[in-house]
Amino acid sequence: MKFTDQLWKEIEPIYKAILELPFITELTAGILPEEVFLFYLKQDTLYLADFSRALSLAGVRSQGSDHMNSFFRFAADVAVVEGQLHEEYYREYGVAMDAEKSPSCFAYTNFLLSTATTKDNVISIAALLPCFWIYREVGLEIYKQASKHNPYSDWINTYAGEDFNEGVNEAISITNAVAEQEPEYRREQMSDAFVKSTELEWMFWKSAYEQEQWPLREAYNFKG
Ligand SMILES: Cc1ncc(CO)c(N)n1
Repeated sequence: MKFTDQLWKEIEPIYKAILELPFITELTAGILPEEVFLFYLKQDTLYLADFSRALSLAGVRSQGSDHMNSFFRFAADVAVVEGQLHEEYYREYGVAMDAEKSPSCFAYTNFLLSTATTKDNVISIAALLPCFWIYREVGLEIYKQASKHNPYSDWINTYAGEDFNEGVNEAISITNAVAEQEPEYRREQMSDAFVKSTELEWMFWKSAYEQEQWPLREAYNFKG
């Protein structure tokens, strides 16, 4: 069994829980409130900037130019392709990107960046994989069931599309290639990082649906 098959087995219950989140079921049905989608989109803009940074760091720290080039390309694609998708929605809805990171977004991006800077690069690679893989699986699942006139179809098509799929396959194959060179204890650390990122994916969607705020802001009028 491939290392990544083992990884997916580990997170299967979390993946199922993601599919049951109201954010996902309502997005699929096209009835997710616009306000919630916009909250998500703004958080995701903030997320993607750091995701792109963490991908670049994985590139810098990779052995060999193949993996280096892949990570740099991922970093650039995230910034450009997904950035454009967000920009189009902001234009369509006539809103500005004016958010600060929610606690869950903060937790996720800090996990990726601290892993990318203080842990072995293979652990960082494993931490980055759910960002690709979960989105593809969720994207395909939503695509299969999505209502015809869905206001979020551009978002759905991006993650269910062939370009995204190719990047995901590449990230999976890199993870298997680097894991093969590692001792068992390191593969366990990779697995822990993979599970942690998947949990954070679940939290990210849940927190977007709830429009999560910093708990003390309103009571004390703090500025973040
Ligand atoms: C939170 C999150 N994870 C993964 C992706 C896919 O790039 C995304 N756009 N947002």
